[in-house]
Amino acid sequence: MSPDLPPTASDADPARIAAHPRVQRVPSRDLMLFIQRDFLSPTECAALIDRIELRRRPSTIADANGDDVFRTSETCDLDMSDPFVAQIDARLAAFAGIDPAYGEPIQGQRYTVGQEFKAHTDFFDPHGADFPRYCSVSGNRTWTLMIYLNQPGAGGATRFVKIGKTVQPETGKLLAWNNRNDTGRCNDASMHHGMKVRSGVKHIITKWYRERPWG
Ligand SMILES: O=C(O)CCC(=O)C(=O)O
Ligand SMILES: [Fe+2]
Repeated sequence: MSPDLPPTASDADPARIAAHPRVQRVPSRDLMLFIQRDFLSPTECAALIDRIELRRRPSTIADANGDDVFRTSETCDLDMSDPFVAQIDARLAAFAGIDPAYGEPIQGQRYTVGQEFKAHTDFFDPHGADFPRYCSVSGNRTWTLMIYLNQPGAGGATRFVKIGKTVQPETGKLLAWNNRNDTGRCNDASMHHGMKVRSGVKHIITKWYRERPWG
């Protein structure tokens, strides 16, 4: 496939991801998780942080669980018509090898000291009350791509609690994981915790792909 043309596949090809330069696969039988440092430059990260600062709102969760402090960060829906955001979206799709049409709009997340996103999965619970609302059109989430835009003073790691792997935030570092297991079902081993920031502010972007085109 030409690197200049957007991918047309509905799902990622892990071999293609693994073949990108500097990509590391986290050793685990239970979860397909890749890391690439320096996916974005510090300048690109700073430009995204500026946009997140301008449009942030309190973060939400699906399937309310009675815990008011489950996700205490702020969220920003990035403007996908902004050419700068659009070219980052195209690079994410090219990295995953997924047709950009399957992607949700990129979100930014911002955590100040003490804020976190407790252990959760990114897929929607097929038996949860909110499943029809979030998934009837585009299906469930498939892959998550997430990029740390900065390194907070302390804290803010992402802990994959079921496989015992903790990833430290570093400016420009990309994580990519499959939210499904080998049989294509929702994978509980993808559960992860955006841990409390202890000093400074943490910014990330998240990109979720769906089973069917986003709409
Ligand atoms: O902040 C993190 O490290 C994780 C964020 C996350 O899991 C999410 O936004 O779904
Ligand atoms: Fe998550």
